[in-house]
Amino acid sequence: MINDVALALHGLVKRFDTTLAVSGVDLNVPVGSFFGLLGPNGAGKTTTLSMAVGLLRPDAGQAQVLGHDVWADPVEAKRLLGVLPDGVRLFDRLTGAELLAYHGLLRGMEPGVVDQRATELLDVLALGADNRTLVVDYSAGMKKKIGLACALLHGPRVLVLDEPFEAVDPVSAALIRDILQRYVSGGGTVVFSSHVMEVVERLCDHVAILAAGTIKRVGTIDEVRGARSLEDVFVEVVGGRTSTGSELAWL
Ligand SMILES: Nc1ncnc2c1ncn2[C@@H]1O[C@H](COP(=O)(O)OP(=O)(O)OP(=O)(O)O)[C@@H](O)[C@H]1O
Repeated sequence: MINDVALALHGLVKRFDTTLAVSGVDLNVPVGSFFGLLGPNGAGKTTTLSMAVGLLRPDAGQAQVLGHDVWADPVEAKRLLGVLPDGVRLFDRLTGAELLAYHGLLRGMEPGVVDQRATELLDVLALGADNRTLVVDYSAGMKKKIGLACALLHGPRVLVLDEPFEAVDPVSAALIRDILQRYVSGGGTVVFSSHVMEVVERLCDHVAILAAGTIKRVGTIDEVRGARSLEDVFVEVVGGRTSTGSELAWL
C-alpha cells in the first residue's frame, strides 16, 4: 500500500564524471518509522538523500514522498517534506528569527503563525528568540539547529535529515533526540543519515546500511543486527579494517 510508505526510492542512480556515487538504490521507508541510513564516508548517503528530496536530479530512478513524485509533483511532495541538507548554504546574513520568517513566508504560511512557531523553535533549540547574531556567525552546531528549525517550521509529515547530530554538543543532541522522538510519536516519519551506531541503535526502529552506492542491508534494527551489535554488522558489511599495525611506524 503506497500510503504506508513515507519515502519510496526506486532504482536511484547518480554518476559524477567517473564516480558512480549511487548505483541503483531501492528503499521503502514506512510511515511512522524512525529510519537510520548508515554508511561509511563516501558511501553515497548525501547523494541518495539529495535525490530523495528533489535537491539533486537522478540519472535514473524515482523518489516519492507519500505517493507524490518529487520531480513530477514537486509542490505537493515538498509541502509534505522537511529537509535538513548537508553542506547547502543557508541565507546566512540573517538572524535565526529572520531566517525562519523568510522560510515560513516562502512556504506561504501566515506571518502570525510563522512568528509564534519561530519563537517557540528558537527557544526550544536554545538558540534564543531575541538573539541578534547573524547565522553566518553561528557555530557549526548552531547552524545544524537552525537548519533543523527551518525543516520543522511548516509541520512536515516526513523529515529527511542529513547528519543532524554532526557537530552538535551532547545537550543539544539530547534535545534534538527528544524533539524527533516526539515528532515520530505524533505520527511523523524521520529519515536521517549518520555514521554513529549508538545514535542509530538508540533512536531508530529501521535501518539501512549503504556502502559503495548500494543498499547492503535493510530492515528493522532487530532484523539487521540479529544477535550481534549493529557495529559488528556494519564493519562486516563495509569491509572492516585492513591495518596490520605496522603502518605509521614513524609516528
Ligand atoms: N558534486 C560532486 N561531484 C563529484 N563527485 C561527487 C559529488 N558529490 C559526491 N561525489 C562523490 O560521490 C560519492 C558519494 O558521496 P556522498 O557525499 O554521497 O557520500 P556520503 O555517504 O554522504 O559521505 P560522507 O559520510 O563522507 O558525508 C563520493 O565518492 C564523492 O566523492
